[in-house]
Amino acid sequence: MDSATLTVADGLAVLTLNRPEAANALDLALKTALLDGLRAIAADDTVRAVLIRAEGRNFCVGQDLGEHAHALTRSPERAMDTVAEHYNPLISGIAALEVPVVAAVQGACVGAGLGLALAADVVVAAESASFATAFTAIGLASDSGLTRTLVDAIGAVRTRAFLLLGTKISAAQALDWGLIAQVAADDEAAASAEAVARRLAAGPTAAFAAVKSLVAASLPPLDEALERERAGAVPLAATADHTGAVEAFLAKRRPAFTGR
Ligand SMILES: CCCCCCCCCCCCC/C=C/C(=O)SCCNC(=O)CCNC(=O)[C@H](O)C(C)(C)COP(=O)(O)OP(=O)(O)OC[C@H]1O[C@@H](n2cnc3c(N)ncnc32)[C@H](O)[C@@H]1OP(=O)(O)O
Repeated sequence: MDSATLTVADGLAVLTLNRPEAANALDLALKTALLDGLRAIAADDTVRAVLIRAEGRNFCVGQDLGEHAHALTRSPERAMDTVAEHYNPLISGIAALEVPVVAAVQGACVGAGLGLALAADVVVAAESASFATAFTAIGLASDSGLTRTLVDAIGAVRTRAFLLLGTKISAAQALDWGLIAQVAADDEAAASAEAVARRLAAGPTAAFAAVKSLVAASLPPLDEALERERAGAVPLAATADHTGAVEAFLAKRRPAFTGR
């Protein structure tokens, strides 16, 4: 079964995370399939809008921690190569699309899954969806531009608390914070998101491209290398707090942080 699927029809590209049995946790196969799908979208000039959606109860629970634990045992430094190899290219690739991108979110939208959803221009969430950063709970900081995305959307005060406290917020809270654009009843959300995407696919594509360019130009440029340096993603991956928290999660017990 493909970890992600892509369909293109009537100007709408639908990129689907298809690993519902693992809550769409991002393993190498899913990250690679998402990147392949994004490259196909970017190369298809018939695409006038994109819908990113997910099969199953949960949109995406972030990096697959089972795979990550295995990578950590080999090399903590190399374990975070996935940020440069997958996360950054996917986020910057989505941001570089000139056509509008809609994300349909249900269930848990966590960690890199939150980054993926917020890379879209319009997020439509089911009312029972929840949003969390999760990074500090496993001894990491956010990366791949997500810190900047959060500060731009909800401000530095809320971003700091959202990241430090690892708060899980509801779709209604996310809407109230200005993190997402729409909330729909659980049984209507998927159709609502698709309707928004289809409306955009039938709209003034050149005007939409100009809007996206103007909004992007209104934000200070993001230096991903600087973010990784500041966030210390690679040194964080080598801390006992990080490796211990990942082991604790997989063993379904609470982590004990020592600050090292
Ligand atoms: C290509 C990506 C593009 C976007 C990139 C954007 C950039 C973002 C920044 C990048 C930063 C650097 C890289 C790091 C990325 C990360 O994502 S780090 C964070 C990783 N995720 C987590 O830590 C979340 C862990 N999971 C949870 O906190 C909870 O499971 C939940 C999501 C809040 C749901 O809780 P609940 O509803 O109680 O369900 P659970 O029982 O906890 O889980 C159900 C089953 O799913 C399994 N599972 C959940 N999350 C993961 C996971 N991340 N990896 C592997 N498996 C997971 C969980 O173990 C349960 O399994 P079973 O026991 O078998 O049912």
